[in-house]
Amino acid sequence: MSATDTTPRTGDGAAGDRETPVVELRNVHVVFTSRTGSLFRANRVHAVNDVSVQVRRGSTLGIVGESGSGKSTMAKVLVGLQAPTEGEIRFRGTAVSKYTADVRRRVGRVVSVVFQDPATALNARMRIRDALRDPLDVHRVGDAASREARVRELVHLVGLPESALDALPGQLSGGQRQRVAIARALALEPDVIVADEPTSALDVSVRAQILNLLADLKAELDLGMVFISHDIQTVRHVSDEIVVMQGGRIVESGPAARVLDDPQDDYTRTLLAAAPALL
Ligand SMILES: Nc1ncnc2c1ncn2[C@@H]1O[C@H](COP(=O)(O)OP(=O)(O)OP(=O)(O)O)[C@@H](O)[C@H]1O
Repeated sequence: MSATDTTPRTGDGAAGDRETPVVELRNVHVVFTSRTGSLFRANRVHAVNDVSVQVRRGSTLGIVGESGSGKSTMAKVLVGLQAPTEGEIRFRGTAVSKYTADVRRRVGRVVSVVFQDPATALNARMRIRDALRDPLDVHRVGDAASREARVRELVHLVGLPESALDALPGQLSGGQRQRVAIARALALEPDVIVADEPTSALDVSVRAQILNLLADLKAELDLGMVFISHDIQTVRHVSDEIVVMQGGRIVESGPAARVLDDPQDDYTRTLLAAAPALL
């Protein structure tokens, strides 16, 4: 397969290769054009502007920036839900140029996403057992018995009792629901999890538990992780590398300790000065 094939290699020998990034963005731009206000004037938003990042197994990339800085758009690019307007995206070293349903499905097995609000991410009428089995059914993983076994394994992995399998999302707490959303994201054994503000909708008291769970899962499963937050102190807690975004651009990047202890950019200093004390 050449480097320009449109189909990412998923589930083959490339999975064990730690040198090749699982996902890589090269000079990616995303421009949204909408016709709001005037019939004749298009509103153009450069949501992601010349961004390059790499995500590897066993490492957490923190993305920090204020509202509107392009973090969520970048998350969508990283999980194959948003095609770049310009630039290149590579999954396991292979450039993707066409976002066909098949490519999205295959990328979805390698890179999965946890959104901010588990209440909206989970179907309110679907019991937890079915919510966890759904991705296994969709991707036809194993037989009925092995899917049931995997569902039980997933609840244990995120620290929930098996009794949670019979519950509806509304019968669980916010923290428990986010654990279910994380379990669902892990169902297909991805290489990378993209967590977009995974603790912002939760009570302060359970935020640290979810951060610790993500850190434990990363270590236990050798996951690559992208952790997105507007709160630089939350990102500090979990990241190996950090990128700071402003207006769609990366204004600073590097090892977390360096970026946080010796920030080179004024905007990073502003974010640090504005951030509340650590958790
Ligand atoms: N589908 C879209 N159509 C038009 N503009 C969009 C679209 N999605 C995002 N934008 C715009 O792109 C810019 C970046 O938005 P994005 O949601 O990526 O930022 P963010 O840093 O994640 O902010 P927040 O934390 O508020 O979600 C914003 O100006 C936003 O209004």
